[in-house]
Parts: sequence; structure tokens; C-alpha cells
Amino acid sequence: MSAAERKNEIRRDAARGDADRDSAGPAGPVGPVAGGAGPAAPREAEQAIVCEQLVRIYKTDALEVQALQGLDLRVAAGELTALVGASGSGKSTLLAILAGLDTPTAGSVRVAGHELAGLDYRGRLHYRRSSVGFVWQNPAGNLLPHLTAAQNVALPMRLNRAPRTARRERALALLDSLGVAHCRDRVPARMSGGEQQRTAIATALANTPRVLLADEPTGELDCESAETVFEGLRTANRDHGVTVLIVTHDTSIAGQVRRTVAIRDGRTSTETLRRGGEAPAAGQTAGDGSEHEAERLGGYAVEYAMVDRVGRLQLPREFTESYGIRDRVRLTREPGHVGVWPDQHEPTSRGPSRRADRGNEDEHA
Ligand SMILES: Nc1ncnc2c1ncn2[C@@H]1O[C@H](COP(=O)(O)OP(=O)(O)OP(=O)(O)O)[C@@H](O)[C@H]1O
Repeated sequence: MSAAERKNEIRRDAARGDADRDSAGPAGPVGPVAGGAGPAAPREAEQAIVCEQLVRIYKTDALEVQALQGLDLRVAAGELTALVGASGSGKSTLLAILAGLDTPTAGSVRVAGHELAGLDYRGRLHYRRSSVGFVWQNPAGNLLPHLTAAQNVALPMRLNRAPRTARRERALALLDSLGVAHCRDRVPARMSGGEQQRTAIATALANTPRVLLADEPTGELDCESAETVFEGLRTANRDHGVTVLIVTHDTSIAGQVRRTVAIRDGRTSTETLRRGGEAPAAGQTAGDGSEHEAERLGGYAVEYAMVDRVGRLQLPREFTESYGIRDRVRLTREPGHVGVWPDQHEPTSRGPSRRADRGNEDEHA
């Protein structure tokens, strides 16, 4: 299913609103929004997203495309994470699976406590309406064009049979917390792209999902609007306690979140964690690592590479290129860490050559 078809499916799903098939929805109304900012969900120690060895193969006539090739990903509840990667690396495929719109060929995926493989049609519908929210790239595509902002935000609550007054109150409070209260009686055509995307975030939060997925939410916006939309995603994370995963090519977004995960060839390859304060000496840890701390102090970034279950490690391209690494590397056991060396010195039976030992530290990848 193409990205456009997936988006259309969501819109059709929202527009149908047929109460009959809605009985799988949760009983009762959504909770009120306290103080205009919504109740902050308790931050659980559990993982909000767990993908293990995800494989997705698309088959078209004679062609097979392996979009995900054994992808592992864990996102803790309450995190705000950016997912980056070259075009075709599998980001949208992953998001469609997490959104419950597509199913993996192999592997397991758990989101907000739901094993997605085990959900039947009604379970998936309920999952999509109550446990995850989505914001897609095209601002107009996230909202129904003939409904006002307040009606758009209220619609998912209506599908979940929330009482009229509660959904009206929550819709207005969500628009307020996203800074678009002034748009409440406007249809999307009378809003800017940034206002539409912030309304889309409010809509995605309507049924208090635990996870919010955003696929290039600022992709069609100018810098200023993009910043307000990113602030909206931060609001969703900070004030509404929602775990947020943002697929983005926007380096200014990727540079502002605490954790950025990179996908390469259908697998998570590296990640960057931004931390507050001075970079610690090797082997030490510093700060509490919180997003706010990193923001407050400017912070520093630490690069990580993923190690899969069988110990495979994928080095970032910048590392392999700048150190001339290819085919194989030499490993050394060092106190507290492993040395990964370009294979350009003759290995000796006594370990690293003296020249390497003396170490051109630069080569110590
Ligand atoms: N419905 C489909 N049928 C066949 N191949 C597909 C389909 N959807 C995606 N692919 C292929 O799967 C691979 C991953 O695509 P995907 O859209 O997930 O990448 P992406 O990282 O989101 O790219 P972009 O940044 O350009 O959106 C690509 O090679 C793509 O051509």
C-alpha cells in the first residue's frame, strides 16, 4: 500500500464514523483536559514501542523489495524520538506498521502494550482510534476539509462515543494547548499549513493515545511554521505525556530532540543521544540525560551504534569512510571498551602492532 493510499485509508476511516463498527471502542468519554493542557499520563517504566527483527517484504510481479530487514527498535514511554534515514531506507514502512496500517512479513511489534500481530480487524480499529495518533506530512490530508478545527478534533472522540459536551470541551482545550484556539471555527482551507498541522496534532491527541507517530510533519512547511509544529509535538510529549516518534529529514528537528535513531537499509543503524552539561570523560556518565536538561545546558551529543542479538555492529558511513574501513576490522580488548581498528596493519600473534598501539588515537574508531 502506498503512502498516499495509507493516508486515504485513515481519512476514510475517520470520515465513516459508523457507530456500528465502533463498538470495539473504549467505554465512556475521554477525560477532561485539566488546566487547558491535559492530564499528563504517568510515565511508565515500560517500553512504549518494541520492534524485534522486523521484516517487511513488498512483492510486486517479479520484483521483491525488502523494505525492513530485521529492524530492532525500542522507545521508552515518554520519549520524544526522531527517526532519520535516506530516502527508501524504510522509515514510512516502519511507521505504517507501528500505526497498525500494515503488517510485517516477519518479526514482532508491540506498541502501547498491544502485540500488533495478535490484533484482529476490530482490535486494529480500536488500536488505531485509541492507542496511537498520527500526523502525516500533507497538512490538508490530516483533516477533513468540510469540518472546522474544533469539529475535526472532536471527530475521533465522537467515533469513540464520548458525550457531546465532553468532546467539545476537550477539543477546545486541545486547540488551546496547541496554540490554535483562534482557528476553532475555521475550516482547514482558512488556516495556514502550520495551523493545520497543529490542529492535526490536537486531533491525534483527542482520544488520549499513548503514542503519537508523525511522518515528516514539517516537510511541507517553511522554517517558522515548522518550528511551531515541532513545538506542538513537544507540547504533546511534555504536557500530554505522549510518547512521540517523528520521522523527519529536517535536521533542525533531529538536532533538537534528545534521541535520534538512524535507519539504514531497513535496519536501525546508529543513534545519537543528546545530554546536558559537559561531555564526561571516557567511561563516565553525566547528567540525568533528560530532554529539559539537555535543552537548558546546550548539552552535547553521544553517538551510538546498534548491536543486534548476535552481536553484529553497523558502523556509520562517516566512520567507515574517514577511517578507510572496509571488509573487516581488527578488534582489541581494551580496559572498559573494545577497540575497532582499520585492517591496515599486519596482525601479529601478540595483538596490535606497536605502531597501532602507540596509537594514532585518531584511528581508534
Ligand atoms: N507499496 C510498496 N510496494 C513496493 N515497494 C514499496 C512499497 N512501499 C515502499 N516500497 C519500497 O520499500 C523501500 C522503503 O520505502 P519507504 O517508503 O519505507 O522508505 P522511506 O525511508 O520512508 O523513504 P522516503 O524518505 O523517501 O519517504 C523502498 O525501496 C520503497 O521503494
